[in-house]
Amino acid sequence: MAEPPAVIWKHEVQRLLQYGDLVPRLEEALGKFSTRDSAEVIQPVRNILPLQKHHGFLGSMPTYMENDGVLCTKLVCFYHRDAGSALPATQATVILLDPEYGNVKAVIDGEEVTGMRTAAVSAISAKLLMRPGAEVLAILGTGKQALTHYHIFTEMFPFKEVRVWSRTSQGAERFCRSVGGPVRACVSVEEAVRGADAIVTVTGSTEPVLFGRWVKAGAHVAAVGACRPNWRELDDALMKEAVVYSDSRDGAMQESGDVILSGVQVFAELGEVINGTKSAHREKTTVFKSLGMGVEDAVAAQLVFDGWKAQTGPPGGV
Ligand SMILES: NC(=O)C1=CN([C@@H]2O[C@H](COP(=O)(O)OP(=O)(O)OC[C@H]3O[C@@H](n4cnc5c(N)ncnc54)[C@H](O)[C@@H]3O)[C@@H](O)[C@H]2O)C=CC1
Ligand SMILES: O=C(O)C1=NCCCC1
Repeated sequence: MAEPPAVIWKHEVQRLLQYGDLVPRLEEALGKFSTRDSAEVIQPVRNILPLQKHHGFLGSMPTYMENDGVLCTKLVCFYHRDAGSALPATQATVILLDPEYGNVKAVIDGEEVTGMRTAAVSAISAKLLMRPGAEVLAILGTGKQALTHYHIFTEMFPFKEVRVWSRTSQGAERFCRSVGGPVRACVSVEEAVRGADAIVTVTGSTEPVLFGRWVKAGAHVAAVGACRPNWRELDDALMKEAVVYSDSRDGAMQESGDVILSGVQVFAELGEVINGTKSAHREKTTVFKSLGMGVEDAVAAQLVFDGWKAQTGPPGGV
């Protein structure tokens, strides 16, 4: 009979998951995903169930990595929230299973996993696509993803200036106080992004907030919000000017309003750049359209579970 599942909640995940371990695992996993080798990664585009009454969606994100023996699924609810709503915009739970027996090995809080793996993949996009010598980072949005993106981008790159914009000045100022590092609150998107070398969009917006006319030629944009086919964060001018990358081409074609409604093609998946089968156009304006993939949750969950096992010892051990 299988052991009961480990239940690993937020504080434990925060302690067990480190960007130093996560980033190389994600780079490897993105590369494996883009080979489309079914022994490496099987991961369909997430299945979406609308929660119409609540303006939300339930996404299920199963992934199997046969060669690595990792079977995982994430359940994520995400919502279009009105300004001032106290309800969370995203809630997630990650379930790790034994691929041979089919039992659940661990139930893991998905909030921290989602926050960290998404920011880590955006940072990988910047590592691959941002111009060398980038000095100015702008972050649009001041929620959970803004915080994880602030931490990893300032940890991985030596920006001289970080700017942040929120719909309300209180939101931007609260964010600046909470990070405790050098960051300037801006009153408009234009003020935040003019001259920026890297721009992260992490808003709950369904309309464009970032316009191409404000974006410096050669900037890198990591676009994380707007993960529904009729939601936007970026305008057509920016999408058409940029070389567009994504985590999953199929995901982008099905879920990204910025890709679908602008009519642009995804030039490459990040994994294809990692595998060397597509070029990194660092000299051009680049957009990384992030949708979020199950394989990213799977490698993060496996790292958390390995750390948890190492601290608790073998099942039934003395
Ligand atoms: N690509 C991926 O893998 C993932 C994407 N997401 C998406 O990223 C976005 C941010 O997620 P969280 O930080 O968890 O949400 P959050 O609710 O913590 O923060 C959202 C931020 O966007 C702002 N915002 C909301 N509506 C806006 C509007 N109409 N115009 C401008 N700003 C607006 C809010 O004031 C807040 O600062 C969401 O769209 C979410 O669905 C979330 C997780 C993973
Ligand atoms: O990958 C995820 O997790 C999410 N992606 C888009 C919307 C919210 C969660």
